[in-house]
Amino acid sequence: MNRMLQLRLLSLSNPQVPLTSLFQSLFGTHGRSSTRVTEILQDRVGVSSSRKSLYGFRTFCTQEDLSTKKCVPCNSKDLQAMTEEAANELIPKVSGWNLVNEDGKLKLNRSWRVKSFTKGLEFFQVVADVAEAEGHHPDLHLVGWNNVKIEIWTHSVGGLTENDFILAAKITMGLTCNTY
Ligand SMILES: C[C@H](O)[C@H](O)[C@H]1CNC2=NC(N)=NC(=O)C2=N1
Repeated sequence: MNRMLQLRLLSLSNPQVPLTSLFQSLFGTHGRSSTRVTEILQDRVGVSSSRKSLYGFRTFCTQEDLSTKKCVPCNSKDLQAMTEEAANELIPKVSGWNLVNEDGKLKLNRSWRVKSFTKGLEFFQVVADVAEAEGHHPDLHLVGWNNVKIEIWTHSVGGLTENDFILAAKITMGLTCNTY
């Protein structure tokens, strides 16, 4: 069994044991500091910094989990913008993406430098395919021929919804196996 899965199961069954201790028992520290171990956990396992206990269990939601979810229609009547606190809870689960507040409007953004203008357009095509499949779309910027920036927010509510984090996770997964 995958050791990361073992770690999750061990943590669920031993919520009182610090996760870093479980991680070290499974993976060893290999000289890593406990700070580094915590960083790995937050990056790989999506462990929230504050212990969100549901019956004492840590809630796990990794980037992969978000990328398996489906965006809901943005014109859903009960869709509303999330608070900055909620957005700060989710941002660790979309590694590489930034949470920004532009004049009170929360957005996600991420920038890349691509090898050429045409690589930038190929990059956008991958992103467009993901967005079309989700019915949820980012704002795309290609500036100075090789600087790419993607901004994601839910226009219908003027802020962030879970759709935006799902799209960010799917875009990241969609781009992972390509180089631009
Ligand atoms: C009907 C539906 O609301 C619109 O077609 C979709 C399209 N894609 C969208 N994308 C984003 N980011 N925000 C929206 O509000 C939105 N609305």
